[in-house]
Order: sequence, then C-alpha cells, then structure tokens
Amino acid sequence: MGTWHWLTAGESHGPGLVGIIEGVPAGVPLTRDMINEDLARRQKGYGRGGRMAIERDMVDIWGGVRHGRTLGSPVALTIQNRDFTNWAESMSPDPGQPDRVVTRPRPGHADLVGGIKYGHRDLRNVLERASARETTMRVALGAVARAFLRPLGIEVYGHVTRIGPVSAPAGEWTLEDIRRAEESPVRVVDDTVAAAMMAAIDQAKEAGDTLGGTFEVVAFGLPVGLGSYVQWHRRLEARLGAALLSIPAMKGVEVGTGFEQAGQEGSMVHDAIWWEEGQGFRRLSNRAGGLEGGMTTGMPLTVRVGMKPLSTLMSPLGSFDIETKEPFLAQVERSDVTAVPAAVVIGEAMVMLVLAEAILEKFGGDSLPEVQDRIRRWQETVREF
Ligand SMILES: Cc1cc2nc3c(=O)[nH]c(=O)nc-3n(C[C@H](O)[C@H](O)[C@H](O)COP(=O)(O)O)c2cc1C
Ligand SMILES: C=C(O[C@@H]1CC(C(=O)O)=C[C@@H](OP(=O)(O)O)[C@H]1O)C(=O)O
Repeated sequence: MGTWHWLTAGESHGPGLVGIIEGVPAGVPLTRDMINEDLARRQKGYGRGGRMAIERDMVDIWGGVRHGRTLGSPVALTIQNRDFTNWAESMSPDPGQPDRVVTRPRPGHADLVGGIKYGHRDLRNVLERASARETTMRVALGAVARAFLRPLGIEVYGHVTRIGPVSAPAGEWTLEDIRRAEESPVRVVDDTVAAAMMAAIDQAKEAGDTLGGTFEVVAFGLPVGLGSYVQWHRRLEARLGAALLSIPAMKGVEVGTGFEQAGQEGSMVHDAIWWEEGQGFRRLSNRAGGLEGGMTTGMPLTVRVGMKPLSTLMSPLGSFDIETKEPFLAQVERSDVTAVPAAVVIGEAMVMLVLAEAILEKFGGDSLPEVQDRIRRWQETVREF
C-alpha cells in the first residue's frame, strides 16, 4: 500500500463535508486562506443555481497543520453546509420518519439505479451523496496538493473551452493566459466568446434546459519521467483519466490534441525531438500534451474534459414515480443551468491529487526540503542525459 491516500465523506444537505489526506510531507506551507481561495473559485461561474447563493464555503483544519506548516501527519479538513439549517430535521442521523421523500427519479442522475442498487425507496438517500456537493471537499484536498506542488515549481490551472454550442478558439496557452480566465464569469481565456457563452446559458435557462461543455487543465513545471510504461495502472494518462472521469457528469477525457489525432497523419501529430548543449532534450511542439508512454515529457501536461448537460431539468423528460408507478413530469425547485466553470476547479484538484502522488512515488521524501533536493538532483541528471 502506498503512503498517499485521501477520502471524503458527507451528504449534500447534511451538516457538512469531511476529508482526510495522508502522505503530505512535513514542512509544506499551508493555511486556511490558501484552501479557501480554491473553494471560492469553485463557487464562481455564470449559470449556477440558487444553492451557490446560500453557501460560502470555508474550511476548518482539524489535524496535520501547525502554525502554517504541515506536520507530516494526516491533514483533516471539514467544511460546513450552510444549507443544512434548512434540512436539519430531514437529514438528522437520529431515528425518526423522513420527510421530503423523493420518489421521482430524474433521467441522467443517479436516483433510479442507486435506489434499485441500495434498496432505497427514498431516493434522497441516493442523491444526497451522488450530488456534486461532494466535490467541494475534493477541491479543498486538491488545494493541499497545490500547496505541496507550488514550492516544487509546479502550477496547475484550467479554463473553459466550450459551453453548449459556443466554443472558444483553440490555442497553446501560457500560465499567465490561463490565469487571466479567472476574470471571466465563464472562466474563458479568450473573452471575445464570453458574451456568446453567457447568452447561450440565458437561452437554456429560459427554455428550462441545461448545458454541458469542455474544459482544459494544464500542469506547468513538471519534471520528466512521472508515471511509467511498465504496468497498465502506472501509465499517468490512465490515472488522470480515471481521476477526471470520477467527477460527476464528466463523460470524456482527451490528452493533448486527443481525438483530433485519430484523423491525422503521424507526421502531423508527433512532436519532434531537439537537443542543445547545456539544455538537454526538449520538444518543438506539444501535441502529445506532455505525456509519452504514460510518462511526463517535461512539456506542459494538457488534458481536456467533456461534461454532459446537467440532468435536473426545469422542462423535464419523462419518468415514472417509483411508488405509484405513474408517469410524471417532474417539478423541480432549483438546479444549475451549467457548471462547466466550476468543473474546471474540480478538474484542477483531481489532476493535482494525481500529480502529487506521482511525485512522491518517483522522489519520495518525508519533508518538503527533502523532496525539493531530490527533484533538483534529478533535473541535473535529465539535463546531462
Ligand atoms: C459542479 C457541478 C455541479 C452540478 N450541479 C448539478 C445540478 O445542479 N443539477 C444536476 O442535476 N446535476 C448537477 N451536476 C451533475 C450531477 O451531479 C451528475 O450528473 C450525477 O451525479 C450523475 O452522475 P453522472 O452524470 O456522472 O452519471 C453537477 C456536477 C458538477 C460537477
Ligand atoms: C451544492 C453544490 O452543487 C449542487 C450539485 C447538484 C447535483 O445534483 O450534483 C445539485 C445542486 O444542489 P441542490 O440540489 O442543493 O440545489 C447543486 O447546487 C455545490 O457545487 O456545492
């Protein structure tokens, strides 16, 4: 068993969320503000519904950090659900009769299959945990991974590349370009398309519909040789793909130019190798997205993710009540129209959690200075290869 583990617990309308991450080296600068910054980023984005107006996500640190530095012990985090005050009775862990029972499964959500699988006749018992509320804690844990990666010179940020029918122009963006997307209400780098994206969201909202989209996450500053080709589960794209597809509503992952490569000739796709005295090897382009043979090449790692349109529809699709077996057209209280801008931050978190683990596998080390020293020596080895 490796030393890097993390888990989350908590329901969407319960008291809050809990997360534990183990394996973070000692001496990593980490504060609540650093985690809260990413939590606030996840809450932003045009197209979110009423729930985001209620929540103001803030973390509490219950273990693993003292005076702004990690101790090497498990880092334990909690985040309160402010909405719990409206659900305290319904979500009580104490014995009693449940109210606000859900018997009408939404097509596209976990409701029906989860109910059948676990024998829940109140589908709230399914949707409470299937909800993407849980990703709040993933972002908090991802911020811990960010705090570890940053002093190693590694930065991971993402941006929206499509919402519904509106695509952003393609480009190989720098870290500064991608950070600029933060100013945009739809988290897009080229803001000439932001207005069209927001108009598409307004139109979908008016029609009682929802929109999906795509986003890209890029990791800068990675050393050569994270991951491996020697066993299927050690290939880094396999681990990134699994991590990204574990986010609710994510249905596809591309590495580099991905699906486009399938229709192109090899000479158009592969990245030529270049060598220079004192610099060592590098690539003249990065269509591979920073991975070859399941290992990092040292170029920016680029993954693109496809998110489906959300399943809670104001103008619903057909479904049947599980008790009356009557068809119904669901009446819905609230839902997001799109959550692609928020999904970017969740995608960053998942990528960082995978990369931090891959760093520790390759370099090991119980303290940040130890890991830094090992990476410095490795970079010299790579330059001299
Ligand atoms: C940030 C975020 C917000 C979401 N908000 C909603 C929502 O408001 N309504 C909804 O039906 N689904 C929402 N979803 C998607 C559902 O959680 C997801 O579709 C559901 O868990 C079923 O899983 P699957 O789509 O992966 O099959 C959201 C997903 C994310 C990542
Ligand atoms: C709570 C969050 O997202 C929720 C994810 C979600 C779903 O079905 O996945 C449904 C909505 O929740 P509610 O049913 O309470 O309105 C979203 O707001 C969040 O992102 O923090």
